[in-house]
Amino acid sequence: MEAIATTTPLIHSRVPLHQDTQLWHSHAPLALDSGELLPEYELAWRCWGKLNSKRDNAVLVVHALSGSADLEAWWPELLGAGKPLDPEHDFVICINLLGSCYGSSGPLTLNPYNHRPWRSAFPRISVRDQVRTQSALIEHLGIQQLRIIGPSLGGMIALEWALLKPELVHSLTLIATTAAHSAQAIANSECQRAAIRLDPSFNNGDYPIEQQPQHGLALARRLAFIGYRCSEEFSERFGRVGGQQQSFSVLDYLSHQGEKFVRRFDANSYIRLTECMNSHDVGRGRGSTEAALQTISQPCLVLSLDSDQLYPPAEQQFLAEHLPNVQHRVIRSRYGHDGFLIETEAVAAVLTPFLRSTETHST
Ligand SMILES: CC(=O)SCCNC(=O)CCNC(=O)[C@H](O)C(C)(C)COP(=O)(O)OP(=O)(O)OC[C@H]1O[C@@H](n2cnc3c(N)ncnc32)[C@H](O)[C@@H]1OP(=O)(O)O
Ligand SMILES: N[C@@H](CCO)C(=O)O
Repeated sequence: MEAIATTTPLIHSRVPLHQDTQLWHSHAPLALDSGELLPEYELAWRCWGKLNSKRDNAVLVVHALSGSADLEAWWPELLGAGKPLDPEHDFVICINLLGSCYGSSGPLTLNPYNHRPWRSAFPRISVRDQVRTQSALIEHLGIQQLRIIGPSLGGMIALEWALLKPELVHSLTLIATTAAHSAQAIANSECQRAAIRLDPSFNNGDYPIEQQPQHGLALARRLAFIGYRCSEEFSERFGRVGGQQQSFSVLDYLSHQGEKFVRRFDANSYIRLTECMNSHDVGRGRGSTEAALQTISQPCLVLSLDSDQLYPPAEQQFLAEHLPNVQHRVIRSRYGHDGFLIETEAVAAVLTPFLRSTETHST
């Protein structure tokens, strides 16, 4: 094996990171579920509030597919004084996922073996690998107890936290998520990755950083967006009305979402993180999905959006049937899966009492 450089990677993000973003560098190699070894890695993270002397007032929010550590940008209604995540009370932390493109190690950062961006050579990562990296940072910070909140992919990672590091997990809030990535979700995400691969600019993932396969990535986002929202909303909002650019207004809307996404996300990261979701099955190597869930004794709040087509309420009902210590709430929403980002008042109404009831600290 060649000597490994320990310089800070030069390329972190397609958009500027918030000035308060911190970078933590692990020099310990990470053995990945794929069998590959990540020689070292960095995690970008942000925090709000103060860790108390017992180090037990931490709340970890794990973001979804295209999120970042900048929780105040993507869930502003939930974070702040008097809100469910209250920095005057809690130490709130959010970590950019490994393989993403908002500061943590991923396809845009430098491969320490050759000092060039990893691009397609960045290894495949599993949901369990995400927990291994996050828990290394949490242990580095000396945190003793965590209440974990995860929407979507974040909820998958939260579940694995409880299975891999139960001693650190005090409670879980699992939003619009699932115990195992379904056949339908796997099929949908493969079509999205195929859209990227079919773009001639993709070049097997080794495109110049400034010339990513924008048509393929935009199409992947358009395909994904159909599953993030729902039929009722699309009918009410767009109906069959003609668009300004295309024959139907709904098509203009999807194109707009695709074009916006290309400006902020990276195609190789998209591939690695959607593959990461495919790895998710809490039952893998543990007898069965049901058996794994039954070992999670911490208090769990499971939240569903009734119009979620991606992780339909039946999948959270399954969680509720097999988690031993659980409350299950269903939020009525016309916004589908993305309702977790939009129905913030309804999320807050359920989240606040649950978080307060599972506090371990006195101040
Ligand atoms: C949770 C995590 O971990 S992080 C990742 C979360 N963030 C994202 O997913 C970012 C992508 N954004 C979104 O998905 C959405 O904006 C949400 C979910 C955050 C909010 O949803 P909504 O408030 O319903 O926004 P909506 O879906 O209507 O999108 C509005 C955009 O569509 C555009 N739009 C609306 N109708 C049309 C139309 N007919 N034609 C073209 N564009 C249209 C608007 O102009 C607006 O554009 P802008 O965002 O550039 O200002
Ligand atoms: N809009 C969300 C949906 C995935 O859960 C995202 O882009 O991360």
